[in-house]
Amino acid sequence: VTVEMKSSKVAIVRMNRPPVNALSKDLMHGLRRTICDLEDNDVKGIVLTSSSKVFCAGLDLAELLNPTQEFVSSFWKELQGLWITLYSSRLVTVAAVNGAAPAAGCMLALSCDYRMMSSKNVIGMNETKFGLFPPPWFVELMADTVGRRKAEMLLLQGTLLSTEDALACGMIDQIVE
Ligand SMILES: CCCCC/C=C/C(=O)SCCNC(=O)CCNC(=O)[C@H](O)C(C)(C)COP(=O)(O)OP(=O)(O)OC[C@H]1O[C@@H](n2cnc3c(N)ncnc32)[C@H](O)[C@@H]1OP(=O)(O)O
Repeated sequence: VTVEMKSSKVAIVRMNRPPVNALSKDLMHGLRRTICDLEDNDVKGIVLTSSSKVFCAGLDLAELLNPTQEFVSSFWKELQGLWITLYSSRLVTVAAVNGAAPAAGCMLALSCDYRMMSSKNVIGMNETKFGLFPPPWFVELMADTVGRRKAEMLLLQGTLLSTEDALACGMIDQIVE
């Protein structure tokens, strides 16, 4: 994770785990630590973005291949900790979605106060496409953002929306080139 101060009050927080910013336990820990550190200083807002062409590919599936029970437990704790930290942060949080944001990548964006996204990208919770269902707090985030019925349809079908469709249903707030 890298931090660039745009002014004394606004920080650009970049996920920097090539190639796709898959959320490993370490990346989640680093993000949470970074947000907490910025909160402890006199910062007012952050822009969460990526240093590569993918915003975030979701959970690191490689780390979840044949894990031990202990690892799954600590991984999940880290994921929930990151969500709670970002969602409940005192900072103004903006997601600058500058690449694909599937699954937990979408969760990160929806946990922010405002979302801007570049065109020709995709965002959404596609877990059902590979036989999983997102945890209840992912579901609530989606329902809070786009409305319950729309969320049900998107989640059941595992839809990844284009930037334009995401704007149309309120999943993002602005298209930025
Ligand atoms: C138990 C219940 C859990 C429920 C909650 C689950 C939440 C999740 O987040 S699960 C993860 C869901 N993520 C996805 O479905 C995204 C999968 N990835 C993609 O669709 C694409 O990679 C992309 C659109 C994000 C980027 O496409 P592109 O730029 O074309 O890059 P590549 O597909 O060639 O990938 C490069 C490289 O990265 C590896 N990779 C991609 N995604 C992941 C991932 N989530 N975890 C780990 N590794 C990932 C991919 O395998 C390639 O690796 P190499 O082949 O070694 O280069």
